[in-house]
This record gives sequence, C-alpha cells and structure tokens, in this order.
Amino acid sequence: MEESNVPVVDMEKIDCEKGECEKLRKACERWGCFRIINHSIPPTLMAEMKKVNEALHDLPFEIKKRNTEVIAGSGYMAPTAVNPFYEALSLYDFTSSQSLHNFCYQLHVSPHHSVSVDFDREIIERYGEAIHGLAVKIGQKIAESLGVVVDDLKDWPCQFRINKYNFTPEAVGSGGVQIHTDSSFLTILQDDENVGGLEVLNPSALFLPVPPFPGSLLVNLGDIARVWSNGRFCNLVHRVQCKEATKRFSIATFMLAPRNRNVEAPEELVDHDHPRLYRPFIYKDYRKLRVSNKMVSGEALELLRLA
Ligand SMILES: O=C(O)CCC(=O)C(=O)O
Ligand SMILES: [Fe+2]
Repeated sequence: MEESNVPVVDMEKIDCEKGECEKLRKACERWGCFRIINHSIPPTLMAEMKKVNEALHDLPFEIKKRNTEVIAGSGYMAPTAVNPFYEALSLYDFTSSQSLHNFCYQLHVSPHHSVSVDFDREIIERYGEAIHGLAVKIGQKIAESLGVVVDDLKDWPCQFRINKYNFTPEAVGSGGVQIHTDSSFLTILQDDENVGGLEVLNPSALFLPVPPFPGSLLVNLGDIARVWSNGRFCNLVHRVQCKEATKRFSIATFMLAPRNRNVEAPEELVDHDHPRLYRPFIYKDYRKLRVSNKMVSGEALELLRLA
C-alpha cells in the first residue's frame, strides 16, 4: 500500500497520551521520520536562525572555507559535481561552547561587512540550546517507546549544519542533494517554510515529496538509530530535488551517537529472537568508513553486520 503522508506527532501530547507514543514508535519503525508540532522552539527564533543562515552564506567564499572540518564530513561543503547547487556550513558540536566559539571565530568578518558576529553568535547559541533540549527529549521518547532508558543522551555530540541551495532556472527538475541517509541517531530539520523539494522514501519504497509545513520541524532517524534499535527502526532515505528557480535554506541538527562509548543496541533489545545485528563500534570510525567508501545511504552498516 502506498503511504502518502509523513506522520505528525504532537509534542504536547507525547508525555500524557499513550496513543501519541504509539504513533511515534510506528513512525520510527515504518518510516524513520515524522513531523513534530507544538514543539518548544519559538517561531521567532526559527525565523532569526534562518536569517543567520542566509547572512552567513552571503559571506565570501574565502571566509566560508575557513569553516574546516572537525570530524569526517563536517565543515564547509562547497558545491560539487554531484551536488552543484548545494553548499553548507557546519558546527561540530552544539554541546560544546568551544565548538561554537570556533565556528564563530572561523567565520569572523570585518566590521565593514553587514554580518554582526556577536549578534549571530547570540542567536546560534539560543537556537543551539533550545534545539539540543528538544533533541534530547525526542531521543528519550524514542528510546522509551521501545522500553529503554538512555541516561547519557544529553552528552551525545550534536552537529549543526546550515544548508543553502542556489537553485537556478537550469536546476529545475534536477537534484539539490543526492539520495542519502544521515549518519546520526536522529536529525531535527528546519526545512524551508516556503520552498519545497525534500523527498523521503515512504514505507512502499517510493519517493514522496514533503511539502513545507510552516512552524513544524521534521525529525528523521539516521544509521545509528538502526544499529541502536537492533534493526527495529528505519534510517530514512531522503533527497532534495529542485522544484523552482529560487534559493532554498534549511537547518539541520544531528544528534550523533554516544560520545565516549560504543554504538550498540542495549541488552533489552537483544534476545534469542532478536540476535545482535551489528558489531559494536565507535561513531567517528563509522563516519570515516562512510566517507572514505562514499557510502552515503547507510551501505557501510553492512560492513559491520554480524547476523
Ligand atoms: O535541505 C533539506 O531539506 C534536507 C537536508 C538534509 O538532508 C541534510 O542536511 O542532511
Ligand atoms: Fe539528510
């Protein structure tokens, strides 16, 4: 059966209504994504963060490329032959003030430029705090939906990436970002509230356009969620297509994986009927494996498979 709508989860109901938790678990198992409404991020902060995204991408190329990577695949991504209309800036870890400082320092511009670094920093800081709190809450609820408590979620590194799509008339009908999964445990995406283009693989394995839904956020699961859940949850396959000749902006926060311990399914999710599927590993090593083999859609998980 073709499924035509991404599930919507109401964050105000999630603490008290069993049906909403059930919806969350089913969305993770069948889709690997859901939209959230009534979340805790103020609309004004989302709008301010979008403005910062636009302003930082207006910086000259020489400054943007100072945003160097901390782990494989973080840092400035310039347009490439595969994704010629796409570029991104990235901050490695929202939970670290040093990381935030480095990001702002790298993008520091002269006082003559229109971007005020201090002003931007304050917005990024506020957005980071709010979105990280939300990611921890969603992570806890997802774990609870399988009867598991994860007590160190708030310490998991949380990567932040601001995306820009320079869609021209020639780009219409072609790809913005190639088909991929995220390598994270979960991603919170503030997609463009006006310009569509995001497409997700639905449970019938068809790409489904996800139209803008102003005020909401899209949550999707990545490769680590598949490993952590011992194969119960889907890592969402998705892409961005160019629908119209205009600029598109999105803001992604990736709650990655445990900081100083192995990625592995907890004991509660492993038994005779559910043997452990993946060998335990360190997240940074997995990220290197993915990047060096150019395996962008979770194929690298197969290299770690036990059963
Ligand atoms: O721009 C979007 O809507 C999606 C971006 C995305 O998939 C990513 O940053 O991993
Ligand atoms: Fe993605």
